Amino acid sequence: MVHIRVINPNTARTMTESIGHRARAVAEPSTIVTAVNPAMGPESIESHYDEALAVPGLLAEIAAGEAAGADGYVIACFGDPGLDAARELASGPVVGIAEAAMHAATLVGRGFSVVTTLARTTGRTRDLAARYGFADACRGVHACDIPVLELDDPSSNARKVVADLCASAVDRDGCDSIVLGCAGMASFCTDLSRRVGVPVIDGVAVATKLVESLVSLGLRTSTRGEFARPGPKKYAGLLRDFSV
Ligand SMILES: NC(=O)NC1=NC(=O)NC1=O
Repeated sequence: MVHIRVINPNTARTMTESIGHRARAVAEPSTIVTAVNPAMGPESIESHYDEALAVPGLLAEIAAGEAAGADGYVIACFGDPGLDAARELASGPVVGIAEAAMHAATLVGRGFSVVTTLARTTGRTRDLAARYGFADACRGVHACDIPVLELDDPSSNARKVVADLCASAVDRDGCDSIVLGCAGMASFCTDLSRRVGVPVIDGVAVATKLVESLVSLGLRTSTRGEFARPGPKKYAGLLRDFSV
């Protein structure tokens, strides 16, 4: 039996529940999915500042997962915040939803485009595509300019706005697939795939299945080199409890 801890790094409980629902929908019946979010940090992650302030809470959830015996982790935010630091704490695999979605996109087509939330996050998306080796495969990054916490607000008309943006991205970029650039769009995926006519990829689902597969293959984070556990050290002030 595989136990996956799916971490929403922001503190919006409603998003955590939606993310958990999406992960359970694709996981094997025998897999235990625990969806959590930190008690501290930003209510949504839409800037570098938000992302930086989300990492301590994320790492606290990784530490809690280690204590609870989690076999692997999903970081369910499209900026993949704290991914490398999380890998230093986790014994099992840690997969970010951007990393997972981009890899999946390159397995079903040559080029993909990303449809994300605020325009100010598009640079981070391009940085991640480059980091993961997909600078050429990423044909475009388009922002719907709907704030993360308004995606599930019917008055934002987010589903139609995102669907129209996906369709125009296919036309303009000539991409073979679309990657959804926010965990808050996960519930849109199935409907969008039907409407847009190309694979629409949600990183929550892909990351969940990737972690499940890695664990079932007995693959854990390598602790020999870069992702070895951090050495003993004092952390002052608000972070005093983060000594490992
Ligand atoms: N591009 C994004 O806005 N990503 C996200 N912000 C969040 O709070 N969760 C996400 O997935």
